Amino acid sequence: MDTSNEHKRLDYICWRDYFMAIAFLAAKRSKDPVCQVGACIVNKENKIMGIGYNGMPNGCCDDFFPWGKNSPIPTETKALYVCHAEMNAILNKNSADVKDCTIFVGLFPCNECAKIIIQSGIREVVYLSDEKAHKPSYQASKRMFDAAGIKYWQYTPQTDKIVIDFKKLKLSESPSKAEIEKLTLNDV
Ligand SMILES: O=c1ccn([C@H]2C[C@H](O)[C@@H](COP(=O)(O)O)O2)c(=O)[nH]1
Ligand SMILES: [Zn+2]
Repeated sequence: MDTSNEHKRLDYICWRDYFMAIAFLAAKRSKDPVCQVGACIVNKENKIMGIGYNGMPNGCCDDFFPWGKNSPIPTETKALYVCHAEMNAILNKNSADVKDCTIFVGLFPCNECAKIIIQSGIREVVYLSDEKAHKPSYQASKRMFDAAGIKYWQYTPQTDKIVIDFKKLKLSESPSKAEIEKLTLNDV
């Protein structure tokens, strides 16, 4: 590795790792105790068009709506309320539409998200986990994507792990006032 600082860094992350990592960072915002999902929509110019994670709808307090799915009360189940990551990413878009875009998701989309993805004009789905592939609703997604000509494929990141260590980064924060004065005096 070149450590001279005279040439460009070579250990930067590639675009796909970057977008997938953003999807996972967004998932960190999820309050779901079991499954946190994030999604990042990107256009052909590698510009981010929308980000989302699974959460309760606006105005539906995270503390009062159910996060479980085993309650004897039929209405006390998260599935009735949670907005899925893909839907949130599409609705949060910062452009007129997401036509021809790619969506990066931590988890392969369910059938409800698949419908929304198709209708939004997204053409490609890049996912990391396919852990629910055995469930009919996820098989339905693949059936719909195949019929609609949406490309979908499981991503293998190039980087094993991406760490953001705020504590370590803080060590290189701007110098204190005393340090600045010392530096200035030494410069004169
Ligand atoms: O396409 C999907 C599928 C699921 N999710 C979210 C919805 C829920 O909050 C969890 C799934 O919880 P389980 O306990 O595993 O049923 O994942 C999503 O955002 N997008
Ligand atoms: Zn879904």
